[in-house]
Amino acid sequence: MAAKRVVIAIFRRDLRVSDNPLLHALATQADSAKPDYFLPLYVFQANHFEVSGFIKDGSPSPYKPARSQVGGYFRCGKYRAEFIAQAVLNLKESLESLGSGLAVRVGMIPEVVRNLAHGLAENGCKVEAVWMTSHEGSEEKTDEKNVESLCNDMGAEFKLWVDEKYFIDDRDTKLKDNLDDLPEIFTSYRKNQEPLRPKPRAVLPTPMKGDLPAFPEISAIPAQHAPFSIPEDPAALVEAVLQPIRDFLPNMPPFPEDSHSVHPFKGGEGPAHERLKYMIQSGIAGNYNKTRNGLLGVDFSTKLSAFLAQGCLTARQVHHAMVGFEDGTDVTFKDVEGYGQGENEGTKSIRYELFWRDYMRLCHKKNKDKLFRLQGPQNKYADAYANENANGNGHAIANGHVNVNGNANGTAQVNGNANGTVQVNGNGNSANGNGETENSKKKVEWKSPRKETALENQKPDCETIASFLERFKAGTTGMGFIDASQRELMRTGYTSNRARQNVASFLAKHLGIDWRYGAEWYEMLLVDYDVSSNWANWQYVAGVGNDPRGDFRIFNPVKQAFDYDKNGDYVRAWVPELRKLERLENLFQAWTASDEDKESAGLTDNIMATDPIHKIRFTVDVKPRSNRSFRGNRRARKSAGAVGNTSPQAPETNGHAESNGDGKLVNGASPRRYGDSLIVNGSQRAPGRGGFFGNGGRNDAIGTGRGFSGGGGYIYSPYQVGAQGQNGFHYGGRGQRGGGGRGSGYQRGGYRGRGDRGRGGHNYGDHQ
Ligand SMILES: Cc1cc2nc3c(=O)[nH]c(=O)nc-3n(C[C@H](O)[C@H](O)[C@H](O)COP(=O)(O)OP(=O)(O)OC[C@H]3O[C@@H](n4cnc5c(N)ncnc54)[C@H](O)[C@@H]3O)c2cc1C
Repeated sequence: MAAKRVVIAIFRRDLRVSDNPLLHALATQADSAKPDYFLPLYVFQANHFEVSGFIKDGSPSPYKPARSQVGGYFRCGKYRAEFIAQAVLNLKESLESLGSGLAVRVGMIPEVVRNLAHGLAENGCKVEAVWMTSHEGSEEKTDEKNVESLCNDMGAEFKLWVDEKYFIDDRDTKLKDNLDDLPEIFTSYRKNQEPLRPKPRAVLPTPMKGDLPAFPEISAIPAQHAPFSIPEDPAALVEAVLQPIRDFLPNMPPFPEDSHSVHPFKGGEGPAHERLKYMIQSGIAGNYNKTRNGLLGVDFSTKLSAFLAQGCLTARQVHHAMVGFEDGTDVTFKDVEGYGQGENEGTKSIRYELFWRDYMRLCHKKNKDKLFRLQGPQNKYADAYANENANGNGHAIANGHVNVNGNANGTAQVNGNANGTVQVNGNGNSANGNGETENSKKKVEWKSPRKETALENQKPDCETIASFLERFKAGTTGMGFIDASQRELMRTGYTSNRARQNVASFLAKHLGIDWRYGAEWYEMLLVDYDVSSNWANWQYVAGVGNDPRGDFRIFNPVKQAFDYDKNGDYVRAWVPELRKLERLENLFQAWTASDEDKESAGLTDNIMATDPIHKIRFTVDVKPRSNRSFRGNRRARKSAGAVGNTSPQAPETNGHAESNGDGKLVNGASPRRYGDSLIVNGSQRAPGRGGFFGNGGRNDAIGTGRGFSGGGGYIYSPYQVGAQGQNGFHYGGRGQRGGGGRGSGYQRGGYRGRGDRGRGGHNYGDHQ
């Protein structure tokens, strides 16, 4: 008798039956072409999950623990593990309701497929083909290659399906395989592709019961290979996944009283569609642009990310559900405000975000493993180095802990993105304006907690950085907003996009620590972890990503807290030790509380209050409100001047600088094109990037005549206020004031720049 023909389909991040190209193809095949059996398969991969919970007899696991490369953290913590286990069970139920089933296994994909093929062969079945959907990621690609070569050995067909989970399918972007055409800046890409709304492909129909070929006889399917076994009972399966990681974080603080997760969702296609429907019915979608930056509350953003990450839902399903509401074609939404009135600002913004997601994946596809590289895909600090060698005049990007000793004399400037520990020192005169620099040939250094990877003479030393990192992870840095987010993440597996941006910026820019520790920490903890979205976002915020303007994005977590946690509810929710602090500035940085307030709040021995790992001087009442030029008030200057060196001659503001709201900085008498410029160099203009401020050049306000003002300055709060109509603003903040021709000194604590609000400032408006 001829062997029965079997097609195996490996599910990875496609945990759904609807809008599934692979199932659709199989269901619509001519009967004559259909295989005898169809075997859907999900593997809990030993390189991603801790799989020892599937061993019942106490044998050792044959696999290495699944740990991250830099920090050695679990690759998949309990929130995502549970979510995935639920989604797998949900998929199994859905397939069963279609008359099929799902084999669940543990191990590495190629070996599981080999074992299945051997066992099936012993039971009169021949694996005719193995299908899987292509995913980004080198591990995923390795699996694909290994399964393909296994198929070659077995004489089976291998079919790799295009991943269709994206908002706009690759086949419709016109980039095709030529990712060299992918713009480095998201906005440019989006503009290239607009209008977005007509672009997504149609959703594919869900197979009907009986459309799929039969599931093989259970007796014909070989059992899980030893020493593992797969529990039949769903609850036991979830327990097997969770058991080794149940206490994955020792010393986890108790769940704060009266706080709640904003991500209470179970994994699976069913819950994904419930959420999608609710999102439109409740008006979340229509108001998304107004509420998306909320920090506390389930409904402040869509909370679809985890479903999208595991493929429980596709982006085009989200799009089509919104189209049903916008066009008035889905009566489920007939009572919702805006029904039948076309795309509104809320639904449009959701499309933008889904397109961001696509973009992150395309960056990954283009840059491949460079996504995990410390210096980023462009290795741009090496470029800066080369550049600076070439002309010595100001392409230096000083980040983190590099001193750029620029020699600025009126026509030369050093533009640096300097954070707290950076100094940009003017070195006096230079005849030709090409500042020869002393240290500027250094590449950027990231601080490491490990001696093997730290640079010699790293400051602070490795032990200190290790302790900073521990406190960063535990949420005890003393920076209220950061600590709240880290604890929320640790306790729930979710934290908002606004908080993520601040956390990433804090680690990379304020602390200058190797950002990959943060990315891996997120990989472990995020319920919605997605390799492309996580790593590309981290690179982006760390300033080494695809977008070359990344250096200029520094979030001031105190300013951000004032803007987005207006009453301090978020910090109080997740950092209960601080709840008794009444003043917001104390809540956001406990060290600023008076001794008396510390005492009455019970914080006299709390390191968040007594020994914060980073301090930001921030005064509340100088927040610029209009896009007119303004002069930082005395208090502001005094306060800013007090940062760092408490220089009595806290520099004046940027004198005549003003922003006209149009991206122009008028600096002294000479107007300077600013909005998009990286370097404004005397009379030169160098187009570059938004988000940089300073560069008084020879016309700086206090008339040094030389040097630069704030060029390398610490950019305070380059934050997006797109919703309010600006592309961002920055304060001159605690920058450096280049000594320029005044000799060597620099004056930290700088000035509070004036008039810096306006459309031309920091260009982050398009992001998130
Ligand atoms: C450092 C950092 C790490 C991140 N890691 C991840 C990650 O591992 N997985 C992940 O899905 N998102 C990640 N994001 C993006 C974003 O924070 C989350 O997608 C969002 O917070 C999820 O909540 P939501 O579904 O309510 O989003 P919404 O605001 O409702 O957005 C709708 C959808 O758009 C997509 N989206 C929104 N913003 C982004 C973005 N910046 N990049 C990519 N997609 C976006 C998501 O799929 C999201 O579900 C990260 C962002 C940062 C700054």
